[in-house]
Amino acid sequence: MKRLTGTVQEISDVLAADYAAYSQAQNDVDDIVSSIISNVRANGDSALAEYAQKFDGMIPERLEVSRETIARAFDEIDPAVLTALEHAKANIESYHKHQVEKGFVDTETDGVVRGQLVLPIEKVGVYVPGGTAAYPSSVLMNVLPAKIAGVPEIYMVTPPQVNFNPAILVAAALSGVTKIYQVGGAQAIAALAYGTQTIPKVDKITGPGNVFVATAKKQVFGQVGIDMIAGPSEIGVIADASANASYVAADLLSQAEHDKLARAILVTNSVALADAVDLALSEQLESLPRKAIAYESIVQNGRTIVTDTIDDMFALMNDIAPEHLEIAMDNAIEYLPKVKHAGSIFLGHFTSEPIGDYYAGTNHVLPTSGTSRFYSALGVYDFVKRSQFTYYSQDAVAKASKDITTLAYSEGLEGHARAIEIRDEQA
Ligand SMILES: NC(=O)c1ccc[n+]([C@@H]2O[C@H](COP(=O)([O-])OP(=O)(O)OC[C@H]3O[C@@H](n4cnc5c(N)ncnc54)[C@H](O)[C@@H]3O)[C@@H](O)[C@H]2O)c1
Ligand SMILES: N[C@H](CO)Cc1c[nH]c[nH+]1
Ligand SMILES: [Zn+2]
Repeated sequence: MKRLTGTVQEISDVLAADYAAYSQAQNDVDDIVSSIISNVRANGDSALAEYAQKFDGMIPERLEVSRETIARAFDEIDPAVLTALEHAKANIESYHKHQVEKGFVDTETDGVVRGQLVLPIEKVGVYVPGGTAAYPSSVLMNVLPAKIAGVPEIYMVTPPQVNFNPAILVAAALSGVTKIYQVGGAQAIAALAYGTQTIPKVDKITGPGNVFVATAKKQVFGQVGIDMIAGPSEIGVIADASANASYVAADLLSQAEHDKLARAILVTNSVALADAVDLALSEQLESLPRKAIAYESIVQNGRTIVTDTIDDMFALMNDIAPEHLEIAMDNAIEYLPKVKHAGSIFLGHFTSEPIGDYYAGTNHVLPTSGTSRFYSALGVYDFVKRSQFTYYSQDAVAKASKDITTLAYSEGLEGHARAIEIRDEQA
């Protein structure tokens, strides 16, 4: 991996330049995506067929996956995969149940009731990636929190396949998807945002995807809600001399193999570890089935940062704000307070990132490209919204009217003042 050394400021400047170059390359993607969205808005299902042919090499016979196809998937699925999906489902549910938020009612002031309702979003569209790999785990990660939140209509979209990996369809049925449509990429996001003849317009779109999917979600935000920017995967590893170089290399590759645009970054205070990880990366890459993708990711976007102190390691990693952060150090939990920005944190030499991708129950739909500074992991909270409510008795209005009208007049909004006065006069 390309190695960066120097002061925190010098390394930070190089990372900023890297990021600027990456963003520049995104301009083309922005244009492609906006033209796809316009075409889907104008032409609905026929635009979806055009893009299916162009990007996925096939036009599905029907957009909606039939009940028969889903039922057949239960016959076809490897029983070991079904069992593992069921275990993962139980872990995801038990973790996400902690996120359920209750409303409240406040009656502390005489004649006044104030409160907040927590209401599920009605129609949600979930994106499940399927370009170069199948992601049944992402079905569970999207849908189970939505179910726990009480979302009544959940529409899943995923790129068309000649033969679906049965685990995708089984995961959808196990977790309670309403309908599945075979459409991927930016066109799927546009279809969910605007609706087509077949696909319903939803209120919010969640889920991860490649750069086209992530850009499309950014562009339709406002027309619909979105969860976050969950684009090409990223892993940041903070490791000291206590780390096992082979483990670190394996974890970096676990995310590099997702996408040639994936980013794997090691920050260490040990030159010996950095050298050993580089060696382990070359060895492990040789036999990796997705070597071509992982190699491009590591060569283009991989970085090894060597710095002096533990505080510098955390300062630089906070600057990067990675999707996943591993702390490969003895007593890793003691360093948790040093983390300011990361989507999901993995502590210690044995907590490899794929534990979170598949099994621990924490969510793997996570913010990328530095957006963990302001976005969180997908959760039950993404599938609800809050409505406030207020009740004032006639007496309570009388008591408050002076303050309210004073503020209204101070804003030059006499109509507001009159709406209070008209009630106060009658008290
Ligand atoms: N951040 C997260 O939480 C998270 C979680 C899981 C996966 N991921 C990421 O999801 C992505 C999965 O990517 P994928 O490609 O396998 O599947 P995908 O479903 O995201 O994308 C495939 C679709 O991209 C579109 N596409 C491909 N090339 C195109 C082009 N040149 N122009 C326009 N559209 C094009 C096609 O419509 C295709 O169906 C990876 O980047 C992975 O890292 C992220
Ligand atoms: N690492 C991905 C999130 O960036 C999630 C995933 C699903 N399957 C395997 N990995
Ligand atoms: Zn992964």
